[in-house]
Amino acid sequence: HPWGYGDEDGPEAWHKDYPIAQGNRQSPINIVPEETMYDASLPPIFLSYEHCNSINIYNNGHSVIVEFDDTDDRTVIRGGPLDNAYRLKQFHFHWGGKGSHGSEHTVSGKTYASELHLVHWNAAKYKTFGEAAAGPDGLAVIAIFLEIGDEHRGLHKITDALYMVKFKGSVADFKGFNPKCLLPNSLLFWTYPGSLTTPPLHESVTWIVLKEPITVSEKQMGKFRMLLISGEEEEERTRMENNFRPPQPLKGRKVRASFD
Ligand SMILES: NS(=O)(=O)c1ccco1
Ligand SMILES: [Zn+2]
Repeated sequence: HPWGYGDEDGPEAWHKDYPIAQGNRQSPINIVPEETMYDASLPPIFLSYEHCNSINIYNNGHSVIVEFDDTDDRTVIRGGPLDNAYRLKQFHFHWGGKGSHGSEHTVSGKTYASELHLVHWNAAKYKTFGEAAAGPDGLAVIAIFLEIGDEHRGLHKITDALYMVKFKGSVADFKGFNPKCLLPNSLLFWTYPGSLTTPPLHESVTWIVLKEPITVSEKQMGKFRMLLISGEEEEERTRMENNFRPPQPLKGRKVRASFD
């Protein structure tokens, strides 16, 4: 199942191996604020990331991923649209080749330079991440937009580690990083039922998209674009960029807003 973001193996071809790509709750989507529903009953999102413990940073050939120890409930999110605590499993990014495209979700058609996904799973209901990833309420992903501007001090630890995972399949120690430092000031959000944005595209994600972007520098973004999708031993050296899926049909879904 070699999928990617190229012309032959990209998002337009995924449905051949993953028919759910044409399903009724696919992600990402274009969020049109004036068509969202303000839901005053939505509680705020709570991130309990105090005892946060990243383990490693990893290049899987599609993105760069920071993985966490999810053997207990020490790093969880609660509230918002969620019925219980969801455990942080990993976070990763999607980005463009230059300028300000590269995000997966868009807002009234506006694209951002990148999008950070904090992936959590419903450990109260499912025994493993894999099982949760296949269940309708198994995952909760917080999406944060990145726009180009001043450098982001919290992102330096990540961009300074990317050289260690240049090649597909490379992994490096990356302990003690707390992604709380990557959050914007406001936790106002939109939420809707969707899917993974990469194969296997399971329709198991409650999306929580933060309204406020964070700002990163062009130099910091450039370091993501030096990552390769090819392995160390491969002849071909292909840069990892434009690893985003375009917005998918809403198919009647309602997008709720936590703010008016
Ligand atoms: N891009 S995402 O957060 O929907 C995801 C997580 C795991 C696979 O795809
Ligand atoms: Zn993602």
